[in-house]
Amino acid sequence: MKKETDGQRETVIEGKELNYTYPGTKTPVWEKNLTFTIDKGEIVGLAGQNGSGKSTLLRLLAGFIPWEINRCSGQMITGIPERDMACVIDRPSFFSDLSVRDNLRLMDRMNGEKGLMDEELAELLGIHEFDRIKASKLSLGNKQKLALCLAIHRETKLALLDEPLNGLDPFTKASVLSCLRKWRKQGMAVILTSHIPGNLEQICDRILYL
Ligand SMILES: Nc1ncnc2c1ncn2[C@@H]1O[C@H](COP(=O)(O)OP(=O)(O)OP(=O)(O)O)[C@@H](O)[C@H]1O
Repeated sequence: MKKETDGQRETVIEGKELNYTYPGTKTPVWEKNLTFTIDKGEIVGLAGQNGSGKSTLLRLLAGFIPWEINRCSGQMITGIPERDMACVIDRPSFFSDLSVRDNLRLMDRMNGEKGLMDEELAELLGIHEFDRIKASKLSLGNKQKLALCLAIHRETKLALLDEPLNGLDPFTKASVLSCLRKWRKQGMAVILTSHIPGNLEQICDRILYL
């Protein structure tokens, strides 16, 4: 793992000739190996048809898929520690039986004594309105909001977000987009997927097609 700086640009994560083959299958997920660089303060969209490998790429970058020599090819380079990477991939993850407030408190404690929760994000998404509700009882969109609040903290350097706008009403979607713009200004790099036409074009600096 190394960090690369190039004048003003600072590479957060890089893939070189990257590919993955799932257990039980013989062919790699992508036709061509992927080479890309994501810099600090960049929002990059992942686009492609169903099954093209968007979630797989996010799982690989997040380390959810173990790096096995016979399944993974190429190189993945990042200079940021795991704790500064936020992932909302596959199902939103939280403690279903705990209230929204207890989930938030627990995560804040797990982030260390400093308490790194982004209160501005929580306010913007209006998550405290549901403080007393069990996470399992939230609607899809509110689960998505809780997952974002739990994953992203004030020191996050790279956010990997699978369909973060999925299930959100237009008002909440606008709030999430405004958070993305705020984070970009603060130097966070974001990689996100979306199936909805126009979503990626609206917010992304670049789109990577799979
Ligand atoms: N656990 C798994 N085992 C074997 N094959 C898998 C597994 N998960 C995904 N795949 C296959 O890998 C390919 C890429 O899947 P992936 O979910 O990454 O695509 P995607 O672009 O995110 O799809 P979608 O747009 O439908 O969410 C598909 O052919 C899928 O069937």
